Amino acid sequence: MNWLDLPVATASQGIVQLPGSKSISNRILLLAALANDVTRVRNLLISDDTARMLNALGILGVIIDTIDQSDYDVKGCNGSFPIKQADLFLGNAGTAFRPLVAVLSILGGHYRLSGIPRMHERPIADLVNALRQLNAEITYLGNEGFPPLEIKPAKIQNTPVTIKGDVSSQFLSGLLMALPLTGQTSTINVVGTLISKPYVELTLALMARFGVHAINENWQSFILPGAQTYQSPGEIFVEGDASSASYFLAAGAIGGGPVRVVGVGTESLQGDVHFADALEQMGASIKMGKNWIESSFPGNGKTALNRRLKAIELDCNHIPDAAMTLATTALFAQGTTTLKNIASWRVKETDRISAMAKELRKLGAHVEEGEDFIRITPPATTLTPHASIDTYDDHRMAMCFSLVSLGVPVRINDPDCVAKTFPDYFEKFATIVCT
Ligand SMILES: O=C(O)C1=C[C@@H](OP(=O)(O)O)[C@@H](O)[C@H](O)C1
Ligand SMILES: C=C(OP(=O)(O)O)C(=O)O
Repeated sequence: MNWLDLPVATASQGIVQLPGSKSISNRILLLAALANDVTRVRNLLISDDTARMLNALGILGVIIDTIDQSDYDVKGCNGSFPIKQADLFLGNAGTAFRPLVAVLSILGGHYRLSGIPRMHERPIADLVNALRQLNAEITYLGNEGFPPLEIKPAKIQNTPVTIKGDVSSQFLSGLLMALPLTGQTSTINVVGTLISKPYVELTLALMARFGVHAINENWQSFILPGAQTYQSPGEIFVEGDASSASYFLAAGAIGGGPVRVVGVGTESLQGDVHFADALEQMGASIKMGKNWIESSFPGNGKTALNRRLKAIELDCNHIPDAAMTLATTALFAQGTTTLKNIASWRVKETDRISAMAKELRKLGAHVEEGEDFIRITPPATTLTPHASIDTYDDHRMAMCFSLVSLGVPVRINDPDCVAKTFPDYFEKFATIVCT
């Protein structure tokens, strides 16, 4: 196995230019591919998740030209893909898999969609059940309720559709992006709780940038007026990734800072910018501009025992990804931190509640876990040095645990898993820590 030994850092300081947002990149690629004309996409995230979407769109017959390192021209196919039969491999990219299932089911054609073994353990039944109400023909090729899937041509009936939103918001996001392709007015009714709402807001905001407007009726129903087609905005810029920002902002708070991230700020479309509010609650000082966020905690740093951050109890449903960063930040806080309403962690890249609990314990923390919460009390004395942290092929596990090096030396196993969303994460992290 590959690993990375991070030496202990005595302080944090610096400026980081963030890579493009994963959630925005994959939405824009799909919407641009369905639009009426060429869209120049600037600052696209270059990572495994976006490579999976780019590759899939290429197989579906979308012409995508590279202009520069992270700038692409996507030639829109005007509401349908040229290739009607294909096998698509989507790795572990939820933001590629779920929306493509919805779009391909509605457009018609014969497709097979698969991913890495973990993708085949991530549920998709709520989306398939919704699409089947429209008469879509979808078959499970492995376990019932999970990828891989086969989609066959079907005569889509436009009828109000009901969808559950308590396992993943990506199902609703996928349906919202797909239904305008019918050309008719559509109604989506959400049953039960909808989780991760800021990601649905992001979907609606980006659809609007491509000229398609939906009416959000108090998160219970969504109406998509008919006769709307995706229109290229000409050029569109992908803002920096707010979830990726969380590691640097946490480092600023733990190590003293200031650490500034550039690429997201007060004008961001992403819910994960609210991670900064949580850090502020923990006692960090946060400054924000239109396109940057800075965190600091003057006087903090040096050792894990210099714990001046405050423990918090927080409902993290609105920031499911950045909330993981709070779990390792909690190692540097006084008292017990509780992160609540995070059941979705269990069905992401790994069972994140269980993985997080197991690895935090290696550092001497006392951790309690429940179906939908995690409670972390740091050790009374120093964190255990030289722990060997397993990352479960989960980019966020690797990035979260890099923060431990602000207290003690730590080993990160399989560090390359960060390629899912942030291939040069550790190089950037090294520039803001003083060792
Ligand atoms: O729509 C999106 O871009 C995402 C939604 C969230 O998933 P859930 O809705 O499953 O919580 C988030 O965890 C994921 O990284 C990206
Ligand atoms: C849950 C995540 O990814 P996905 O888009 O595959 O759901 C994530 O990036 O934390």
